[in-house]
Amino acid sequence: VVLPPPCDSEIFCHGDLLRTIQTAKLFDDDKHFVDMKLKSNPDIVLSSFNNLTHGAPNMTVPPSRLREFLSAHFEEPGKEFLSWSPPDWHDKPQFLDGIADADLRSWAEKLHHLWKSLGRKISEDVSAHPEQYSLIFTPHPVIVPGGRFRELYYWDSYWVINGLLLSEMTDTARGMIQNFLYLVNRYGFIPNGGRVYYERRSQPPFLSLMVESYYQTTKDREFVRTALPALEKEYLFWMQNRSVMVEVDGRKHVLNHYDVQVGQPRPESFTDDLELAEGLTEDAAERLWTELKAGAESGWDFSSRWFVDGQGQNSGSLRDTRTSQLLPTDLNALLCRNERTLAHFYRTLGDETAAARFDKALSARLEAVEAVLWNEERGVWLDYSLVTNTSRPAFYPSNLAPLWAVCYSQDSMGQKALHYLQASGGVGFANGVPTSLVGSGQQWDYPNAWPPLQHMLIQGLSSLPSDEAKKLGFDLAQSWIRTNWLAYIKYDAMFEKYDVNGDGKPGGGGEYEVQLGFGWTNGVALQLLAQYGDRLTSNSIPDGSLYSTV
Ligand SMILES: OC[C@H]1O[C@H](O[C@H]2O[C@H](CO)[C@@H](O)[C@H](O)[C@H]2O)[C@H](O)[C@@H](O)[C@@H]1O
Repeated sequence: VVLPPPCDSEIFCHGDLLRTIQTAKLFDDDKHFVDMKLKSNPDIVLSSFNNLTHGAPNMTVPPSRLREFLSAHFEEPGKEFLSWSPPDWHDKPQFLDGIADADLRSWAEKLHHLWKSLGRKISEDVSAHPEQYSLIFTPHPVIVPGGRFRELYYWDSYWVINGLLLSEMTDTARGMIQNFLYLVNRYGFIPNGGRVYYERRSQPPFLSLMVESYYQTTKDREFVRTALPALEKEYLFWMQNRSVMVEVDGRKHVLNHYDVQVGQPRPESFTDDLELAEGLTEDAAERLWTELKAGAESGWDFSSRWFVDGQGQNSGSLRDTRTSQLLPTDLNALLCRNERTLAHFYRTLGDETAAARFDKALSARLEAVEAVLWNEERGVWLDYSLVTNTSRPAFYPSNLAPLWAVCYSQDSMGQKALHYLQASGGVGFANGVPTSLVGSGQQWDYPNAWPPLQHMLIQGLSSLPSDEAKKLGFDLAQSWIRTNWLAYIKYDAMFEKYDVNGDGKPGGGGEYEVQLGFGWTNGVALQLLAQYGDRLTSNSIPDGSLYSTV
């Protein structure tokens, strides 16, 4: 089977030009080239490239000639944006008043200011001449993550939007959601990010939850009414293209996985993917590249969580990435929340028939999650391997995602999951909960701690009725805020991820340098400061009495 390339562009997604420039390693980061703008029509650029390589021995062109070619035909990245400051930004949104600690309050004000530097408006020229850009046009301005991430990202935007809503920037938040609705209508789903090289894979589906956050703040039913057809379309995409049937104890269940049937190396990490596949057959290399893209679709790119070795076990290395062979707890918890939210939206608008359809989907999901992902012996939800037809026992914060999504039918499961977490070895760190307990060198592994995972865990714990769970939720919030704050004091920056060791240290590992900015980090910090602002302090360390490690 010949798989499609990441997109049709013969410059940004596949072909000799892309391969020649990327393998010449003219830039530190492969994303640099694919973010450059063409100065003229792609046909002109391609024909000039053909002239350059024509007659060159083995098509090798000296780096100096390639650089000349690039400066003749391309502009530096970032030229597609207009300077833009969100017009709905204003001083002193109300939530700041609820932050008791003076240092944290003044820091929160600075974080609130950061929306101005992360705001981007796309030039109309991108809409008039899309063939000259890798950037995908969206009609409304966006808040970007920051650093090398110059464009919108799908799941990051959920925490950004929640932060914007606290900052009372409802117009900016609505515009970002409208961009996603526009993308669903154009592609049938939401691409990983706002570049053509991301257009054949998605990211964790948070759009319905974005609309829910917006509705909770504004009570704008009309907005929900206009959004619903796209929300339903996106849900269908996941059910039609990312679902599998699994049989457990003689009963069949439908659950979801990440799966990207797109070949060739990721253009933005071209040489990483090429080098990783060295020595593999053509088929094995194509297979590996689909699985890496599925890893990117999960948002966890990359992690030992997706490694499946020759025996089907959870060991190996990046080359053993088999994302599509696993049924992830967090994706299924998220879809469970999507189903509940969609039922609620339809009911709010008086469409009982459609609401009942989603009630039914939710019941089927709950049954499937409990039959396949819930592990009674360990008292928690675990990813399920389609290779071995068994649960994967390793600790990840995502094991607790059904708690966050309230995707369980018996209260006792919540309490058991709390005890699992306390004994997991994941909450014994002063600076946040690590992504796993395995130091694979990948960025979604130990010792890195990521903002969205902290937030989901804390929300899940705070939703439980027990004081013990609420206290652990608060302690984790206190540790996380302290880590972010200490790193801010030291580096004058917010990072995309942090290290659970040391005092306020950015994370590392993976295929690019840690990035500053940073959209979801700021969104999560603002949410925790709003939720626990009366109790959080800039200098306290949780007592650790609830922590126990294995
Ligand atoms: O260029 C490598 C990869 O970078 C992105 O992934 C990471 O950053 C995203 C933006 O903050 C975030 O959503 C993701 O969870 C991170 O792992 C990108 O999303 C990948 O597709 C890309 O290959």
